[in-house]
Amino acid sequence: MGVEVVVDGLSKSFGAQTIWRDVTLTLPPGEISVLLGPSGTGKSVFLKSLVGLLKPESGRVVINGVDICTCSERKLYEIRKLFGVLFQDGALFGSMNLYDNIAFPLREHTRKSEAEIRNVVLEKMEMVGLLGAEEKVPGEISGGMRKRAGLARALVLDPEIILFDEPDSGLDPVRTALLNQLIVDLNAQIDATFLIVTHDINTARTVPDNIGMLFSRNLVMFGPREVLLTSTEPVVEQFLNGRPQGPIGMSEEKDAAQAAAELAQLRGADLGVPQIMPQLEVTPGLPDRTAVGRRKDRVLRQLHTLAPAAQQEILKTLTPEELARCGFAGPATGVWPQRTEPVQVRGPGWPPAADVAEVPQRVRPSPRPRQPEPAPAEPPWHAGYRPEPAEQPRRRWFGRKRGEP
Ligand SMILES: Nc1ncnc2c1ncn2[C@@H]1O[C@H](COP(=O)(O)OP(=O)(O)OP(=O)(O)O)[C@@H](O)[C@H]1O
Repeated sequence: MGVEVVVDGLSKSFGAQTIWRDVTLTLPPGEISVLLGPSGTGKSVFLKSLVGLLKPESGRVVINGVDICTCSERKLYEIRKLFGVLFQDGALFGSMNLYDNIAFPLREHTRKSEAEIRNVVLEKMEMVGLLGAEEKVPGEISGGMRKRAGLARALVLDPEIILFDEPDSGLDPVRTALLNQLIVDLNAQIDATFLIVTHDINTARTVPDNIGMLFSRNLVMFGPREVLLTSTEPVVEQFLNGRPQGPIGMSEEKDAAQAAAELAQLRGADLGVPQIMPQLEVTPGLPDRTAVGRRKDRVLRQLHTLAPAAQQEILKTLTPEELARCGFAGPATGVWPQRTEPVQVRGPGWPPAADVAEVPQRVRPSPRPRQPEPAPAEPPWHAGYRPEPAEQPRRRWFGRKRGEP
């Protein structure tokens, strides 16, 4: 299984330019997470900080109990071996054929014989669908093939964490969809922790288990996909819908008054109900993603801390048996799902105890909050949400309390 990556209070500047500050999130082991953000918000800087190529001024990145921001060079070298990185252009050596490109890390970092290297290289080339292209050089293959070759090279040292820097850049929509399927299939096969930086909304909507977003030098949100895909946080909503209206402008932030006027206008328009697209499933014949089960347990433990819309979407992914174990009935009389008894997400028996750490829900107020808006009956979760203790009465998002008329 992949390893957990804990990022705690991380801040990075270049001289007087703050890139981001106080970024806190946990990449759960074996899960796929996506990091979004407008251009220049420091996504690549974040990836480089995770592998120790850049040194943040403050905060920690803890992997296998080692804080890579403060550890020795020797420890850092060891931790780096856990990583595979797919760079934007594949970062292949133009003068080498694909076989030698993919064999390169094995020849550099291991003492394997050429026969062993051949087995590994061909295995990884098969995983990414490149068998037969060993003799080709990067200049004579398509961008999609170059990405897959870069991915095969990232896999040869059996990484436990894989970072993808805009894997879809420069690819057409079909090749992007094929690469996305490959990423999900790979995750099922190797169960490593994946972090993907992308601008592609379709990728963000269909591939990850978790989504984070950087904007205005802050991590705006990080959490389960259902949370961000149903979020009404203006920055997140604007980005995930690819709308010009909202706080994100051409050179990062818009004038506050302009953003507020645009959002007010939008509220009057009929935009329809945003639908959550189903997450990509593994290609039939391959093993299931074991991260899916772990994630379900983890997210159910957090369920009561999430926004109502996100809760609804998560409950829709449960089987009738899982719903019943959580105290919900399946589709019945129009309102779905219906609570039959108080949710026991932290109660005995369900979800089963797991050794998976919770993903902290660090949520910041928007730099350009939507305003003015009538006070909702329930405060929106993103505006200062604090998890309530499990024993307190729960909010009633799913209908009446048992016994009530
Ligand atoms: N080594 C460096 N020295 C100084 N400034 C840097 C360095 N690396 C990155 N930056 C600056 O950090 C900021 C964020 O860059 P970064 O490439 O991480 O953004 P990004 O979100 O990945 O952008 P894009 O989506 O366009 O790839 C930019 O202003 C960039 O100029």
